[in-house]
Amino acid sequence: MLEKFSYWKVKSKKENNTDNNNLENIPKHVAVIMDGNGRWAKKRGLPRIAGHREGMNVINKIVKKANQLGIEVLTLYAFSTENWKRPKNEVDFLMRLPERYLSVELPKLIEENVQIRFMGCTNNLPNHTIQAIEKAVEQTKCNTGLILNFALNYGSRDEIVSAIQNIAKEAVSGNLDPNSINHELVSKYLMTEELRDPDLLIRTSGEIRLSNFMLWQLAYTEFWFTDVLWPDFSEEHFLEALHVYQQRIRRFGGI
Ligand SMILES: Cc1cc(N2CCCCCC2)n2ncc(-c3ccc(F)cc3)c2n1
Repeated sequence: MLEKFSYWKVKSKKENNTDNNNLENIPKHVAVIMDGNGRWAKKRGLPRIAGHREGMNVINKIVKKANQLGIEVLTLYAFSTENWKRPKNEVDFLMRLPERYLSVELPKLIEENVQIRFMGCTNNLPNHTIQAIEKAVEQTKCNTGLILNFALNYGSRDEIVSAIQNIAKEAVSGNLDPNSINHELVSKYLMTEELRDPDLLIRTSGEIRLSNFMLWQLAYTEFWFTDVLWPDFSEEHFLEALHVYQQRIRRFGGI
């Protein structure tokens, strides 16, 4: 079990043979905790928001590669319910990133048949943030390529509590037999109701914890942790994570 939580340094190119040809056992749903942006900036004597800006630029490379490889869902943890505790200037900056990203990338994402989704709580989000996201969701809802799922103002425990409350309301109103409550039903009441659970979770910056992210959905997910800070995360790092996943599935898949 320890092996599954061991760090993975990026191997040299020659050892990493996940590429556009080796599509066997590619994970269908990859979730990413994009961590290390503040530290990246601090190492360079820059303000934290410089790390977030640089981190946003990394997304395009990973989205393009994921779409090329035929990954079905890419979930990106962009802002947690705990992030409201950060300084106001940083939160205000972060709340402008969705519209900043979409104003540049949405036409290209539409062109690449990417479908944008959002999971999280719209309470507390500024209207300009909500409107930008809702417009992108609406304009890409018929796309059939990669599902790019942004987790924004998302917290897994809140998500689970909300699911339990809604299930209880249905049971109290007589619309739901408590004996019918099972894993499948609970999943349907979560924000990821139509999405398959992540096959691979990537977390950058060397932190080895889930930070209240998709706690129910990650029950059977392979975890890949790397010391690399998100702004330094590259296609090569992404391919390394996919390669490790392929090797694990090959080793453990048949047992
Ligand atoms: C709050 C926040 C922070 C944010 N960061 C940049 C990436 C590094 C991690 C944190 C900072 N990014 N990057 C993209 C979005 C986004 C969100 C929704 C959407 F529909 C389109 C883009 C974003 N949102």
